[in-house]
Amino acid sequence: MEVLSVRNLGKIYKGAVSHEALSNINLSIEEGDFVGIMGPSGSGKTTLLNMISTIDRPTSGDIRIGEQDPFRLSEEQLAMFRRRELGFVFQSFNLLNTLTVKENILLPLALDGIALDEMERRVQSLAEKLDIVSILNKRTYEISGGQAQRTAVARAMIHGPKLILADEPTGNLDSKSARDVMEMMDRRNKEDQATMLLVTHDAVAASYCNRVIFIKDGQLYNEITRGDSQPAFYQKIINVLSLLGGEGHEFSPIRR
Ligand SMILES: Nc1ncnc2c1ncn2[C@@H]1O[C@H](COP(=O)(O)OP(=O)(O)OP(=O)(O)O)[C@@H](O)[C@H]1O
Repeated sequence: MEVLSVRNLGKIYKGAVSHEALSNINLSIEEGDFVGIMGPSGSGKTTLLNMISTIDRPTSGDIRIGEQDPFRLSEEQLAMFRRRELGFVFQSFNLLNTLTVKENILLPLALDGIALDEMERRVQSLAEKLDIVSILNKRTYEISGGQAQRTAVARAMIHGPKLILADEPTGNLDSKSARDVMEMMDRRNKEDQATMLLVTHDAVAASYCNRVIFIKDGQLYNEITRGDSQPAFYQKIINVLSLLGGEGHEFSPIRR
């Protein structure tokens, strides 16, 4: 089943000098897909993610998430759509530091009047899968970056969204924590069929995806799919990045 369809998408930022950030982007994501988006700085990745997240509107073309064209919804319906159908993971975790880990994870359910025992069941199950059971009652300033991002992944998944969107999920993590987070996202994708789209500069993180789509100057440049071997896929990603150009430091084949 198709979860995301992007057709002939274009974005022009209007200003003193207008700028065409994206043109003619076509993209389809099926249920259970795990897709990475890579490209040099300024190529349009954030612009694309903002439109798929329904935070910004396209200038031309269509986006469908499930059966829905989110841009036909009223502001109120759109806010509800975003809360129920999408899950977000950010580079800077975006956890509320006045709440415990458990309370952060439960946030997306709290507004939906879900029974307490059902919330408890879901949080325990996800916490086990993401190896954060022992920190559920801690505050967010008492946990490590890797634990914070695994908490954010749990929060992004707890309501069973159609699509999980991640913006540089490993950008603030050391290499070991980054691998842990990506391994757990990979497992949630494989075992729970969670559909995920992530934007990353990190070739190691991208090598956990099933497909990586590259954009350059606002247009699709290339797409590669992972076979059985993650190391071989990583090497393929590095090869495309070297053809793609951009500054070497923008990508991180070797992480801290
Ligand atoms: N609000 C805006 N108004 C005008 N131009 C913008 C705006 N946002 C982004 N741009 C321009 O659109 C282009 C694409 O930007 P975008 O942020 O999507 O790139 P990116 O690939 O995410 O870059 P990075 O990897 O550095 O985050 C850039 O040339 C940028 O300067």
